[in-house]
Amino acid sequence: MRLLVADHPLINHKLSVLRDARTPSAVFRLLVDELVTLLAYEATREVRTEQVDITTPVAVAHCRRLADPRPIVVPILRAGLGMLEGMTRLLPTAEVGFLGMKRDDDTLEVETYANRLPEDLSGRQCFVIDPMLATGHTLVAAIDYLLERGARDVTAICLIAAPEGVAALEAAVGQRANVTVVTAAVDDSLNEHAYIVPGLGDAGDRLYGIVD
Ligand SMILES: O=P(O)(O)OC[C@H]1O[C@H](OP(=O)(O)OP(=O)(O)O)[C@H](O)[C@@H]1O
Ligand SMILES: O=c1cc[nH]c(=O)[nH]1
Ligand SMILES: [Mg+2]
Repeated sequence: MRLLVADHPLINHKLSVLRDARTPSAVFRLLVDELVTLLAYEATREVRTEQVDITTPVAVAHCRRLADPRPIVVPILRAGLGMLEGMTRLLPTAEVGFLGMKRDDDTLEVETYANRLPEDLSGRQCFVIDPMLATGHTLVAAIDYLLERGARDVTAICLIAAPEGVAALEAAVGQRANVTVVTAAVDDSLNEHAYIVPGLGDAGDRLYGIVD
């Protein structure tokens, strides 16, 4: 498994505002959108392209364009939904599959309440988007769904990861596929409630308000 921490002054600045407990939801949503576009630029460095000849007003240019089959973007609801528009802005031809997953606050196990993915993902490049990689339970379960459907090339884009989650992901899926994690930061640890420290709190709640 590859871990890529995108260290860029603009990413670091936006992340500092995102972390601030005083940042209101509207600004938080805007920053998530901007951050994912910057991270997606790194994460798509190896997106498959093909040769194409384009006739400019002057001559034929030998160019490269995105190749088929199209990549698939998979936001993990709820919080991953806040990253979808920023991602598809960069990859407008990508298909979008959805996973609705919720971590149980007490057991930390993951419940999947929605699964809308193509049956066959063989040969597809998959980009999973979820702002927080904490214990890793959610991302491991999400990547398992993709591998069951034949995917072998998965990039997860997170805003903040915990070392515990990175290790859990490596142990669970690192050998079974070409998995890359792109994140803006790897934080210190998890607290007793498995929240990332210092983190930014509950990403879903900060994007959409508290529902439970
Ligand atoms: O690595 P883990 O320990 O599994 O935790 C990470 C998950 O927790 C958050 O979602 P949450 O379960 O709070 O659902 P939400 O997006 O609906 O708020 C986050 O968006 C991840 O999906
Ligand atoms: O810190 C955390 C951990 C899990 N989910 C979040 O939204 N934040
Ligand atoms: Mg949440």
